[in-house]
Amino acid sequence: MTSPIQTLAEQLPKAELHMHLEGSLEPELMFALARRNNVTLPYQDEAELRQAYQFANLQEFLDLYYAGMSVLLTEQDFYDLTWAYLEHCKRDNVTHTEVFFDPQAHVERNIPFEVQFNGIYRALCDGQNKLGISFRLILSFLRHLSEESAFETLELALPYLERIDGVGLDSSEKGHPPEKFERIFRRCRELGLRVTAHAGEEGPPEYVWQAIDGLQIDRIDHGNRALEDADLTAMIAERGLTLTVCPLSNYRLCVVDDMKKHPLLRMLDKGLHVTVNSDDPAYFGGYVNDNFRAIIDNLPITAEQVYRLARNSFEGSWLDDDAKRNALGEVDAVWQRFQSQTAGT
Ligand SMILES: Nc1ncnc2[nH]cnc12
Ligand SMILES: [Zn+2]
Repeated sequence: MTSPIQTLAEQLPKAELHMHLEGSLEPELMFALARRNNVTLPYQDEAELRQAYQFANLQEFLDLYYAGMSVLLTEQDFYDLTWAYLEHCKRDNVTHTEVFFDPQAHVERNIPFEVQFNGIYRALCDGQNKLGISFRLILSFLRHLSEESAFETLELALPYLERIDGVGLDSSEKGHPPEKFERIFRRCRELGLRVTAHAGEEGPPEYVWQAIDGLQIDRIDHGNRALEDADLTAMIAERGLTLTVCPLSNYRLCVVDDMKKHPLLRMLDKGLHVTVNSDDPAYFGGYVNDNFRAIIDNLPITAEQVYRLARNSFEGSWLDDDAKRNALGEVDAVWQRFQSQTAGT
């Protein structure tokens, strides 16, 4: 049974601000690409692969995530991956998406930057034209690799920077503090790129401070552990920095041990600009609407808070002002319709 509040969540237009394209590689597509490219996977079939998706922490997930990418070889593979994700956006009423890709993970496998970029970008343009989904593209640096590798990657990306909106920082957080990437982030900001970083997913509040003060990020990916530091939490709220929170990811990576203990409502209560995102939907049990369902089923969230989360997603996006205003108008219209429908009940 779908509750009225879940229906509201489904009907609201939403932006997704934290989604790794490689993390949207569903087992069915992984096997199809493996067959197309003559890649042997160490699993019998999709069911056996899904069985392996049990993670005690971020690193256990990342090991499978990087292994899964071995099937992505051609421009068409990157196109198909991106297009499949956009079809999920359409179903979920995600009308704007800001997606990460991990070029270093493919360049390491001898897949040229150009091949990755062209496939992804062509699909995103088709998504805009055929499905009406606007987008931003974020190049994410892998923090377990060196600063030098990040600079080499930026060099490869230079011819494409007109079509890349921002940079991010992902992969193994513990032991790889944001300060390691201050110079590359400064260079990216000088080039006019937006900047975001994963911080406080597994790493301590200190890493969130570093990401804000050192990397001067425009928003924070995850940020859960910021709550352990009251001064930090207050500063994030005061600055109005957006947090891209990923409930199902947090549960599946044991950042929270019970969805009923997820801090999303506490974050909202502290005035944080929280958004709901899927992170790696193929690995964590679902897309944006599945994440809304998880919080609606497990937390005492109100309809107004669901509306607030949808608003936050556009407010925290990198859309230009006009597009943002239009999107927010559409969110408000759905909310007003919901209120008038429920007023008499
Ligand atoms: N949740 C996550 N944290 C860090 N790096 C990632 N890369 C893909 N998903 C990630
Ligand atoms: Zn992520």
